Amino acid sequence: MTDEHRAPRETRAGYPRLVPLATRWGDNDVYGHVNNVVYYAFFDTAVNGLLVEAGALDIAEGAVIGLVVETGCRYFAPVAFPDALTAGVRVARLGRTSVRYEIAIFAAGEDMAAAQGHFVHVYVDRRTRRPVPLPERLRAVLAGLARPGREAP
Ligand SMILES: CC(C)(COP(=O)(O)OP(=O)(O)OC[C@H]1O[C@@H](n2cnc3c(N)ncnc32)[C@H](O)[C@@H]1OP(=O)(O)O)[C@@H](O)C(=O)NCCC(=O)NCCSC(=O)c1cc(O)c2ccccc2c1O
Repeated sequence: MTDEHRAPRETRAGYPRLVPLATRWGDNDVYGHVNNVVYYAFFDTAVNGLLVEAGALDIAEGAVIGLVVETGCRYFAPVAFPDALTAGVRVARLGRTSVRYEIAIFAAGEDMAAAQGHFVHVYVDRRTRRPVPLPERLRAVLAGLARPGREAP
């Protein structure tokens, strides 16, 4: 793919929320860096952690749950345990039942993203697993996570 088709590498200023992320010994693979699949766990941890903290998501007993329907990531620079990382989180699209998150991973002291990606959650009824409108409290929290300088998604 040519450069013009690639999203630009992001900086911390592009994200309304910055969430600290610890690395663990087991995040490193045999090449001594955090393995690509671990970044997806970082995304889940950062997004769901801030939703739980904001009282917008009850993972254990809530009537609705978010299911991931799409995800992707680009990797620019390696990170490794024991780095102290930061995740930048923003909401790029807020639909009726779905939300698109964009997340970047920053190494300590670095302003350019080491990796950046996205995922889409579709909210479903916990029992039927069919899409349902985003609950009001969740929608209000997500609306506050627009890219800085942009209108609510
Ligand atoms: C999730 C599904 C039941 C959705 O069913 P369906 O595909 O029929 O939905 P619709 O076509 O009606 O669309 C609804 C809604 O989604 C948008 N959408 C769908 N696909 C995409 C896409 N690829 N990209 C963007 N948007 C998409 C569509 O536009 C509609 O949006 P509106 O906003 O306009 O309403 C069904 O797809 C399904 O069951 N899929 C399998 C899901 C799955 O197994 N995922 C992997 C495991 S889930 C997971 O990893 C996970 C992660 C977490 O972070 C969690 C956190 C907390 C709790 C649980 C978690 C969790 O399980």
